Amino acid sequence: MTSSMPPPSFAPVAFQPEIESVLRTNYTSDQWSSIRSALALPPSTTFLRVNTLLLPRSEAKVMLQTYVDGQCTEKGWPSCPVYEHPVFTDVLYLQVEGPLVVEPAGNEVIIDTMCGNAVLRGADIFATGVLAAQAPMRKGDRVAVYVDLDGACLRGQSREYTGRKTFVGNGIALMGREDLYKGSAKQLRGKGVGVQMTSPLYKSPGLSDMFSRGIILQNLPSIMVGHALDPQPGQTVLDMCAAPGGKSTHLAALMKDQGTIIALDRSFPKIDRLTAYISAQNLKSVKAYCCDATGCVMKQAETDAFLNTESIEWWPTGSRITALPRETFDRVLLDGPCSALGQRPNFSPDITLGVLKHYPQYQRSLLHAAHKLLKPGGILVYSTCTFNAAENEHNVAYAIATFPDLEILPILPAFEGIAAPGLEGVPGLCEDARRACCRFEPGMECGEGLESIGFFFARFRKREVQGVHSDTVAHQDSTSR
Ligand SMILES: C[S@@+](CC[C@H](N)C(=O)[O-])C[C@H]1O[C@@H](n2cnc3c(N)ncnc32)[C@H](O)[C@@H]1O
Repeated sequence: MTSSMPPPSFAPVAFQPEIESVLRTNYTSDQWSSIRSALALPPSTTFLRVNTLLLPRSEAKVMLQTYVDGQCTEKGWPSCPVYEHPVFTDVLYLQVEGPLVVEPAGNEVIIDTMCGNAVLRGADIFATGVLAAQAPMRKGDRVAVYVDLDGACLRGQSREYTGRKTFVGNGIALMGREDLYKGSAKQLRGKGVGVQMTSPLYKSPGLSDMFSRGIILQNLPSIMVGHALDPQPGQTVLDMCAAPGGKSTHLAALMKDQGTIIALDRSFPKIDRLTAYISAQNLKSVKAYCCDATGCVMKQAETDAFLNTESIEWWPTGSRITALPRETFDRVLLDGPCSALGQRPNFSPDITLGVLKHYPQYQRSLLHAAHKLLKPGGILVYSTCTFNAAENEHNVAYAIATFPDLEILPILPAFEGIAAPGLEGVPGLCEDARRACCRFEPGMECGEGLESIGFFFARFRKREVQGVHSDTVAHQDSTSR
């Protein structure tokens, strides 16, 4: 390390022109350039959620501080304090410093952009993430780690990579080249951590080991979604798009593991992993099913037959199901598939215009199912991890216009000053509804001095009878402003 070098800088994220023209519509030039700059960097705060079923936050804080101190000593960093979030009683956080001045040391290791994103947030590199390792790389060597920005580096390449790349820090090889690759086809042989990051560009301790101790890495807006849904012990809750399970397990903790959480995902392998994740946390209330949530609604007669028993018999966890009973869920979470453009850092967004334009329609089909499954009086939270207005404010306006019994609920007082309101100028979104949206622009402060990913959510209630509740904003038709 040398102090004479200037700190490294990351170029603002560049989008294809046709994507940029869609995304920047609602922003001034300054806002758009600050979003692009923020997307190139990791958030400056790392948030962790405490599994309060397992331990109180005060105990988790002490345990985490001890672990972080150990990591700081190992890496030669000054101590990094762990803080309790002032509003959310299950949240701890630490501030991340960077980019630090680190000089590349040793032969190079090339990783892909996804792995690079994780390294900047404190991760080590699994063998599967090592795209190429300059020869000769032996176990114990110091290596300089670079991200292949164009996805053009050949797996297993042994010479220096001359394509576009960016340095993300130094590490120690825990495997040599011969442990990583085998044969002329350079098939991957190694398993487990391939490179341990010893001098990453960001002072961000690796915290994935804390999971087994009930301290879970989760971005603040994702944690706020659980609090926005406000599930109560004993309720019946639906998480329509649940894998990998960060929010389902949070809902279980908020419900003290009492009640039923039906967690769906369309992907069978993801349901397998989710089932393992739930049992690793010893949760009894979460039942995971493989199901396409777009059409998962029983007809009324089927619903009546299903519910007309003394106690509802859900299916064995892990099974494949096709439909759920109508108007049965006290709470519905729709944290569906989205363009994920709020994730940070994001070295090179590779989304196509076709895919970007497909999402809002797909999310609307999920909204239709959510509305049918929600009990009158029940609460729905709709969320995405993107800043794309078409998937956010436009879908909120769509929901308000399409479902006359669905009313958007105002922002919870505790969220004021943490979330920003929705974007202006969206047709069909009146001022009250815009203010009820919770938007997290990439790079914006979410509380004093805190920062997270780009995110969006809104809360709705299904009216029991037509009329306006005291704590809601007025329902509006699609022509109102
Ligand atoms: C943003 S992720 C959900 C993250 C999750 N809520 C959490 O907090 O861990 C979206 C998920 O939706 C799933 N998905 C996509 N289409 C779906 C559908 N039609 N029905 C159910 N799940 C779907 C994807 O497989 C993916 O796992």
